[in-house]
Amino acid sequence: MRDALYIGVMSGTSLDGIDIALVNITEKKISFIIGETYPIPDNIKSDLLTICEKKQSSLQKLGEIDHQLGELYAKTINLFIEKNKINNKDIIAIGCHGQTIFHSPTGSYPFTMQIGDANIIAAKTGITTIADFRRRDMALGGQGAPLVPAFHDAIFSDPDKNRVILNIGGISNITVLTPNKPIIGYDTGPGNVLLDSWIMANLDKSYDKDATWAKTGKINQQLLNEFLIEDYFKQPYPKSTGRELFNLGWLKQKISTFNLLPQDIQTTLVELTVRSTVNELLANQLLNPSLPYELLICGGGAKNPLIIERFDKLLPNWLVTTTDQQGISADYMEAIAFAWLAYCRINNLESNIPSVTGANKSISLGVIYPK
Ligand SMILES: Nc1ncnc2c1ncn2[C@@H]1O[C@H](COP(=O)(O)OP(=O)(O)OP(=O)(O)O)[C@@H](O)[C@H]1O
Ligand SMILES: CC(=O)N[C@H]1[C@@H]2OC[C@@H](O2)[C@@H](O)[C@@H]1O[C@H](C)C(=O)O
Repeated sequence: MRDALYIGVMSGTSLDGIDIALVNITEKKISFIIGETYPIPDNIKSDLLTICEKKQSSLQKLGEIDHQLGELYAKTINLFIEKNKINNKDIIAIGCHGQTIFHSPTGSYPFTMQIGDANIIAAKTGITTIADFRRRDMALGGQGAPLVPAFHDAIFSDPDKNRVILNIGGISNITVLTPNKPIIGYDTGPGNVLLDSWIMANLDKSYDKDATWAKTGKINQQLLNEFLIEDYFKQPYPKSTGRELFNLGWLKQKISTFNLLPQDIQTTLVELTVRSTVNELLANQLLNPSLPYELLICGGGAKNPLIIERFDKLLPNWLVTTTDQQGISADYMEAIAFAWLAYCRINNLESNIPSVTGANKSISLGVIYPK
């Protein structure tokens, strides 16, 4: 069968880099070929952080950063193509998520904003680009997120297992695949975003590599309870969230009445990431108790040994593992998923799941920007 090559590009809520994946996708098979991560220059990262967390920007600045990011995506894709000796004529399409700067799925006028002008990407790479994946789902009454559960279903569903795929990025989201039941998927709450913000505020490091700092602290149960009373955790799905809610301001307000060592707060934040998901899994009514339970973890959090250790401990009846063990890269899962979403759009295949996002019908997500 002929190769059908797609490129997926993801830069997520952590702002830790731009993930690019080359994927061969046919009706029968999805084969990940190669993935690379490229840095986001400090000036762009700090502008994005200000916009994402403080929600402040002039219209001029916003227009300019949309353009700057479009250029940055195009430049990194061209670098990726050159480095890996790919002929851009062999790529059918690029699926680029863009950078979420505001996600507000509830209220009278729900909206979600991903920037990084895809016109520029198509023009500068010479490759048809698909972007703006979330807004049509939202126009149909959906959350516009998470979108990756459809891809998880395409590759991980198993007639003999309860399988939950957990992506621990800046925000965590789960996909619950139970044989003969509707697919469920939603954001469970913070993944790494609070861990990254807290270590940055205290030790000026962008993240706690291998949980070295968190391992020196202790879980504080009262603080954990205080975290867990947040309304978001009680809301029923469909639901999605972001830095709009879970940010350093939220954390500072929660810890304001506590007098704890900073490392104890870091350890308690790890526990929040784990417990907020474990609570959902243990309460899930759709899981079939007569089938084995598997938790497949991906995203940057899959590399955090303390997170994995705590899931193992709190879910004794589950097989806890990473998606790498099941043959799909934990690092490039989302980039691969956006390559697949581009494939779906080019072939006009439905790619949202109404039981996940709450949209009133299935459609093919994304807008095509021709080369
Ligand atoms: N070795 C490690 N030890 C601990 N944490 C790690 C390690 N490697 C990565 N991480 C965490 O993973 C984060 C990046 O995760 P990822 O790339 O999945 O995020 P993202 O794509 O921005 O997220 P999202 O899914 O929210 O869009 C880093 O910011 C860091 O907190
Ligand atoms: C609005 C937005 O960008 N949401 C992201 C974010 O990062 C993780 C989680 O929150 C998920 O809802 C989503 O990303 C993945 C790619 C998704 O749509 O499945």
